[in-house]
This record gives sequence, C-alpha cells and structure tokens, in this order.
Amino acid sequence: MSKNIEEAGVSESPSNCTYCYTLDCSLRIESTSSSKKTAPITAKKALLTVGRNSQRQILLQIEIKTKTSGQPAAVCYDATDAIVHLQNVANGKCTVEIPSKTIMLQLLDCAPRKLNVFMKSLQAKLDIMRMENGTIQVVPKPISRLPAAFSVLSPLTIGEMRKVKKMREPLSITNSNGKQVTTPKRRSSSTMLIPGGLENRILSRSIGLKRMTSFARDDREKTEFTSLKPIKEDNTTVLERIQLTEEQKNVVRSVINTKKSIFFTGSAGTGKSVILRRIIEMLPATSTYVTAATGVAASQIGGITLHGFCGFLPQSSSAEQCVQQVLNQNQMVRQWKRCAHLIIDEISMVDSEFFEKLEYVARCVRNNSLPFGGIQLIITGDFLQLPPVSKEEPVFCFESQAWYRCIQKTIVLNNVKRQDDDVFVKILNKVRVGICDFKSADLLKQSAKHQFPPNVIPTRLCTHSDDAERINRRNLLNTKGDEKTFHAHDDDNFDSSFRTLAVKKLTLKVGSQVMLIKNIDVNKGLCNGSRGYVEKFSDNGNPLVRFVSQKHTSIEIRRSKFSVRIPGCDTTAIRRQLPLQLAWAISIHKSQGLTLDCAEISLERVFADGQAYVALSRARSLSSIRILEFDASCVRANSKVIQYYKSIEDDNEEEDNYLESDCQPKKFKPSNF
Ligand SMILES: Nc1ncnc2c1ncn2[C@@H]1O[C@H](COP(=O)(O)OP(=O)(O)OP(=O)(O)O)[C@@H](O)[C@H]1O
Ligand SMILES: [Mg+2]
Repeated sequence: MSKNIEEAGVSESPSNCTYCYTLDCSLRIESTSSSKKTAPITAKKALLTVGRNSQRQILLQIEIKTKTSGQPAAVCYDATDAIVHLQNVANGKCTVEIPSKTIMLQLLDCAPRKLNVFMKSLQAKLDIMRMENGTIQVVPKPISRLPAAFSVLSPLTIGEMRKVKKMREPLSITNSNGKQVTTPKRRSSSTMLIPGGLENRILSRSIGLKRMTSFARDDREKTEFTSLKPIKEDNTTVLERIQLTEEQKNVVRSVINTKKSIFFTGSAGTGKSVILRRIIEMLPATSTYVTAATGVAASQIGGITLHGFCGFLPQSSSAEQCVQQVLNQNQMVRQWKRCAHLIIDEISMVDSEFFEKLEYVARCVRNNSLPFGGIQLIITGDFLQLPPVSKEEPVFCFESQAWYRCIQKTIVLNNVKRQDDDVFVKILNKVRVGICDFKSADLLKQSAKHQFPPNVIPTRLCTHSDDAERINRRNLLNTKGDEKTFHAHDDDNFDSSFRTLAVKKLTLKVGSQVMLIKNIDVNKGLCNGSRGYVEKFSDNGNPLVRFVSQKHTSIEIRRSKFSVRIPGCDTTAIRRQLPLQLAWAISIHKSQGLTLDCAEISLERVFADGQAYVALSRARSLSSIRILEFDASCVRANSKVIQYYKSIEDDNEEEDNYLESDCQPKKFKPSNF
C-alpha cells in the first residue's frame, strides 16, 4: 500500500485513505444557474469526504458545523460530472463545479499539499470511472439527503495509477487536413476523457476559454481541443518532488498529527528547511505564519523575518512596551489572534530576550495564558551554526524560560543530505562541535590547490559583509562585457518591506559571476546555489549562463516567480525577476541556509562561534571548495550549545526506554529556572 501512496505523492500520509479522501477547509457553495439565483452558503469549517454509494457512483459529502446547534449538518452530491479547477492549489484554494447540480464549491484556507493530493486522488478516481463507463451521466440523480450506503473510497492502487497515466498520455488524432495532431502529453488536471462534444464543453468551461458554439463531434473541434494548454501550477511549492527520508517524514508527522510545539534540529544539510517547506504545504494558509531569523533564510522558505512578523521593536522596548506597540496596530492584533502555527527557521540567530518577549506578547495579545498563547511553534535551526548577533556573549533561546515552557518535543536529525562524501561529512561533524584534528586540518589545507572550470571564479565567502559587497562592486566595474539591468516586476500585493533573494534591480555584464537563487531544473543540477558566468545575452535580452554543472551548453535564464506569503492572508505577493545574484562574493552570515557548488573561503577573520562551520558546510563536497590559509584555531563552537545538545541526546536515550514515545523530554533547564 505504501508504494501506491508514494506514487500518488502523499508519502508522508499518516493514514493513507483518510488523507486522500477527507479535507478540512472553509467552503462557499454558489449556484451557477442563470435562471434560479440563490444566495451562496458559506462555512468557515467544513469537512469534505469522497466516497461511493451502493451503485458505485462517486459522491462528495460535505459536513458543516452549524452555528445554532453546533451539530454538523451534512449534504451529499453526486460528483459524477464534477470539474476540478486546480489553478490556485498552491495558495490553498480550489474550485469544484458540478454542472448537473448547477453549483460551484469554492474551497478556501486548505493546507496546499493536502488539497493537491485530495483533488488529484478525486480526479484520478473520476477519470477511471468515466473511462470504465464509457460515458458520463449528463443528469445524474441528485441526492438531497445522505445516502444509506456511503463508504470512503479505497486508496488508489498501482493498477489504477497506471490506468490514469495511460489515459493521460498523448492522443494522436487526425484533423480536417488529414494531418496527425498530438494532444498535449500532460493534460490539465481539470480535463476529462469523455467521448464526443461533451468533452469539449467541459474543457472550455473548466479552463475558462471561449465557449464553443457547437458541440457536434467534428475534426475542427478536435484540433481546437489539442491546442489547449495545461493549467500551470506554482511548481516551487506544491509540486516540489523531494522524497523525504524516514526521519524527515517523522518530523512532518509529529507536527501535523500531535499539534505539539516542536523544535527539530540537526547538522547543516540534514534537510531542515526542506522539511519546513513540506510542513508549510500541509498547514492551513491563513493561520500559518512562516518566518525566519534572517531575510535570506526567510526567502528560502517563502516567509518573512521574525522581526517583520512580531509588530514591535524588541531591542529598545520592555516586554510591556512591546505589547502596547502591538495593541496600537489593529492589523498586528488581528495577525497575532489569527496565528495558530508559527514557523521559525534559523532559530540559532534569535536571542533569548527576543524569544521571551515574543512569548509574552503572544499570551497578552491573544488573552490566552497557555505557553505562547496557545500557538503551535514549529521551530528549526542548528545552534552550532551562527549565534545571535550581539556585542556581548550571546544568550540563546534555549536558555530562556519561555523556551523551556513552550517546546514540548525536540527531534534531532542525523542524516546529512547536502553532502554524500563520507570523509567530508565526518570532518564537518567534528568542526561543528569545535574539533579540528591534525588529519582534518591537513585535508582542509590541501583544498587550497583545488582547481575549478575555467571562467568560473568560485564564490568568495567573507567573514564580513562589507568585504563581500566591495568585491562584487569592484568585479562588476572591472568586467568589460556588455551590460544589462533587469528591474523586478512586482505585483500590487508586493510591499517594499518584503524580502526575497531576488533584488529589485539586477545589473549584469557578459562575464559576470552569478549564482542561481532558485531551483530551475534539479535533474540537470541547476538548483539554488549553482554557480556559473554570463556568457552573452540572448536575442530577447535574457542572460545565457554557462553553469559549472553544464560544461557544454549555456542556459537561457528567464524571469521566475518569487512568492512571499502575505501575513494573515491566503494570498501571496509576487515578484518576477531573474533567479540570479552576483556571486563573486557573499558574507558567511548571508550564506547560512544556502547550498553552494563552488566556493573559496578565507577564515582568517572569523569572529563568531560556528562561523567556520557554516562556511565549510555550504559546499556539497570537499572538492568544490578552496580554503585559503586555513588555521585550525578558527574552528570554534559555543560550550553552552555543546552542553545543550548533550542534554537533548541524554533525554532521547532515556526516552527510548519508555513505552510512550511522546513523553516530554526533560530538556536543558535554564540556569535561572
Ligand atoms: N530527502 C532529501 N532527498 C534529496 N535531497 C535532499 C533531501 N533533504 C534535503 N535534501 C537536499 O539537501 C540540501 C540541504 O537541505 P536543507 O537546506 O533543507 O538543509 P538544512 O538542514 O536546512 O541546512 P542548513 O542547516 O544549512 O540550513 C538541499 O540541497 C536539499 O535539496
Ligand atoms: Mg536550512
């Protein structure tokens, strides 16, 4: 069974069948009848279940909690002719049209991934049913009350998946000129295989194209049908196809199933941010707030900075003043009240005082005495990477009483996915805890001789950001090639305070060293952090980039979509810009969270614990870095953090002896507790 589900893309499903065929959402039911107009029905909380009746028709059951009785009211629709519109799935929205019942269901505020799986499973079952029936019932019998027999659909089997795949393969048909025409390989998910003109009618409606005048079955219609384009979805969110490992899935399950406040940690490259992206897709969009300690880290997960989220100025204000600052802004009060899940990446850079203030503000503004005002915290990061920026000895979040009160479960990830070179991983694991033995130091020193492909100058990782900016400015100025400036296209929702890795104005020259800031084709090795140089500009003005991973061809880079989820709404702000940044140099602080495939590191002026570890662990392999004048003394780890991690390990070992796996670990007790 698990194989079927993995193929269906729901590998993290806790309960396969329920996961595919039930969905929590907000709902609006509208009439599509032009003659009989009725007021739409809206429900903040509804549960949709797909099932069958005794005649094996596919039914859509809707349960709504009514305000008056508090009891769920249920209604069931025959979904035989349902049309699914998937354009907005990435934002947790979707529309289902049932023409025979002249209604339209608008599903809102869904967890995007769950919605995607639910709709695709429904679509696959409908496609199979229609193919097997050969035709659809144009006017299925309406079912006004719940059917006597209603059973949740069985999960998709491998056989069914194959049938659907085959059905969606290109069709070869002959048009009126006698030419063979092939339909698009991947049909949009809202298209259906229904014989005759009905298919055209449904297609034209479902994709919102011009209505066809005649539904007669003739070749001209078939040709028009072939020209339809598949619906585009935001590939970066819903359709990211990284197969999570067992330990990664375990984190997702803990967050989704237990609803506990969870801190998951692990060394650099264990997939913490990948897991976060999956979790974000599985939580309802309007009550989930995605944040990170820094702008760069936030942009990696489509979120905002924690400072941007909180609505107060933590440095200069007391806890009471912070509460007051929030209360003075209605928008911020609404946001704090609406928040049910708060995601924080790169927690190591958030200091204890800020975390205490956040927790206090949450309780006061929400008027809820539970830890963090009852918000589920989903926190990740590695405290052995960069600490909070501070002139004095940093005080970490885990040292605060708030942390001790709020975090109910701590999970440690052990499998590094960024590097697959065992020797390098072992060196990194030692460097992480501040150890650099003679053998490791020797291997790191030898890397100074590494050579890279001609024309690709490795990214210089600088300890200080001024150095990085200076290097990029100087190199761009000294580059002699043609120059072009690309201005970002921002939509109306985009606010200047939003952070994305894509800059507002990007100036490139032929010969510029660049780095991808987004995955564009993972199979070809063109992913976030891939390095290359601008070879020339194409006829339509886009840069042609020769990447390290693509020795023989250059790739035309076009504008990509960078989305920022607007706090408190289920909409996103969109910036369209080239997914590139200048890459002669970046600061180590800005590189935290990134994966680089070609870097030169100078660690002479290291000033923070974990800084050397962050720099070294950005690389995919030892052969892809060049370390200049390496001295083992730059390898530093904070002793408080080492002690904290030791305490987590001890707790986990003890926990293994318990039968109940979710018992609360004792955790690191803050000294002043
Ligand atoms: N299950 C997986 N399968 C394949 N690749 C993976 C998997 N998990 C993570 N990766 C890859 O490993 C790299 C590191 O992942 P990610 O950035 O999520 O790690 P991280 O733990 O957040 O690291 P850091 O602590 O540096 O922020 C990325 O290139 C990511 O695509
Ligand atoms: Mg990360």
